[in-house]
Amino acid sequence: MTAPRVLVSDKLSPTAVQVFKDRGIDVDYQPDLGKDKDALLAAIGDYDGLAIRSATKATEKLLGAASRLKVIGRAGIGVDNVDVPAATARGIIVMNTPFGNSITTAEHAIAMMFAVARQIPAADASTQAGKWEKNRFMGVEITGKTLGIIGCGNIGSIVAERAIGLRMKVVAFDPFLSDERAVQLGVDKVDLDELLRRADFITLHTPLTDNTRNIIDAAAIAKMKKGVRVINCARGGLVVEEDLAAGIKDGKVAGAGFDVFVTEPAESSPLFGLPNVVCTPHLGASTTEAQENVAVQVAEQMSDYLLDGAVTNALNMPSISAEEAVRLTPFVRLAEDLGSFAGQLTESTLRGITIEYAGEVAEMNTKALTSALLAGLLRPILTEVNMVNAPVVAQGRGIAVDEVRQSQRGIFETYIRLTVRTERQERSVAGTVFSDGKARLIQIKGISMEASFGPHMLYITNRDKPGFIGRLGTLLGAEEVNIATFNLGRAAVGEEAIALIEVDGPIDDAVLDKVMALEGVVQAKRLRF
Ligand SMILES: NC(=O)c1ccc[n+]([C@@H]2O[C@H](COP(=O)([O-])OP(=O)(O)OC[C@H]3O[C@@H](n4cnc5c(N)ncnc54)[C@H](O)[C@@H]3O)[C@@H](O)[C@H]2O)c1
Ligand SMILES: O=C(O)CC[C@@H](O)C(=O)O
Repeated sequence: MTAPRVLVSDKLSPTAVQVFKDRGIDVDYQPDLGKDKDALLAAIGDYDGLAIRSATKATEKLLGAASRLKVIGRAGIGVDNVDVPAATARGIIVMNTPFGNSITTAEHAIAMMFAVARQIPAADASTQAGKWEKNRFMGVEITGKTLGIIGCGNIGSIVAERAIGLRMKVVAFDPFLSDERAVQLGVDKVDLDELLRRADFITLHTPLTDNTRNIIDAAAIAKMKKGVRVINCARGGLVVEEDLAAGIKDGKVAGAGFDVFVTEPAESSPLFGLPNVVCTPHLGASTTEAQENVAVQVAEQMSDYLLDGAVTNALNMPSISAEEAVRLTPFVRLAEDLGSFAGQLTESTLRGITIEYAGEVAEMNTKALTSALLAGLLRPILTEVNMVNAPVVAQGRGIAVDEVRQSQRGIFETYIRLTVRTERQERSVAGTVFSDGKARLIQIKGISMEASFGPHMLYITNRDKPGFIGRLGTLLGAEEVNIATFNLGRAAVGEEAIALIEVDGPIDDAVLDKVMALEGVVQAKRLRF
């Protein structure tokens, strides 16, 4: 067998290249190729593996030319530079290294906090310019101050531990932080408004999702303490840069430390040039140690896959043997969609879930199905959770997972039912795979219906009253929202009813607000599959 060929097209630690060589992989280290789109496009067809950081853009066009590519390995967390659906469509596994740079990034956030508290960069520039402006640079102590952490996952938790070591009080807002984990970390679990009200320093550590985009905007800033300092070492887009700049100009916000920007590379930003704003060019993960960790890890994972078929930290693939794949694949898709359905509707801390496998599906590889379901459930709230790490992530967050297998009951020969228990409620959703191989939802909260999963959906619960469907249809029509399918179900006459509507494009905030305002609507939510 000829050795698999791997191209390293970004700057990666030399140890990674050595790992590939030691494992018998034919490795080609071209650290600048990722920046030269045309040369990369011309070369990519010769490789089985592509190891990257963030400079290489694995676009649909590039993947289209990658005729023998089997795996892309991202030395780091974010895969914003990889078109994962396009890779999935071509059967290319995309792997990342979710933990290798967490400590380093947490340390950067802490460094930013100190830099902003004591205005170190400006004081440095002034001193080296020969000025001796002792009175200009009055700082604040961080001891005894309150740090508000938005997003208390891998990195946020490390920041919390470090901040507590620095004698700060820590309050955290994270819908997926369990009470037990909060106690273990020694943080006070609060809602966002309380965090904004109490914090002297605020640091963000969430992924960029529909729920976190612009989480710090003018309205959030208005709720903060005067003199607050804001740190973002997570993702550009979590903070509305214009609104924060306005807060700094009007004296409400005393400083900001930013490593990430809405547009990167950031050649300009409303924050640039403002007093006590400290910026770095996405350096969060840039330490020798972190780069060594992620590079070695990605080289080992890619070698394992190319040589032995073992899958670790894949974003788009459960660990399934080749023989099982044909029968299992439609049920993997169903499990992931059911999980995603529940995850997108979950707004409070998840306590536990029960998955019932009934009929034929109970005889399949339910481990892979449960992993797929958990990945779907957690993906709307966590960074880059995948089918391989989802069970570990769920366990780490204290989410109890019960599996029940049973012989077929009811009218469907086989089905999966997911019941999710949160702090506030219990919700169930069930689905099956029809003989056409396509997944269908068959029950939501005990209410029967039959609906496919579509890319853009609207989920509405309402009180069952005459005229509601007409008003909803008229509203969507007037807003030029084209309905593809319209599915209805209700518990009993006059009780709770559910509408699940597939539409032809994204639904914007204004339309959603109008749906919410319709008489009888209890909940309206956009869903993506
Ligand atoms: N600056 C850098 O170089 C750098 C390096 C590594 C990671 N990152 C970024 O840091 C961020 C955190 O990474 P991580 O590894 O800790 O991820 P993680 O998945 O371990 O943690 C993210 C946390 O955010 C929480 N969360 C999700 N939605 C939320 C919401 N609406 N409100 C509050 N909390 C919410 C989740 O429950 C989770 O605990 C990511 O955006 C990642 O891309 C940046
Ligand atoms: O490789 C980098 O420098 C980016 C690191 C970080 O944003 C990540 O997502 O891991």
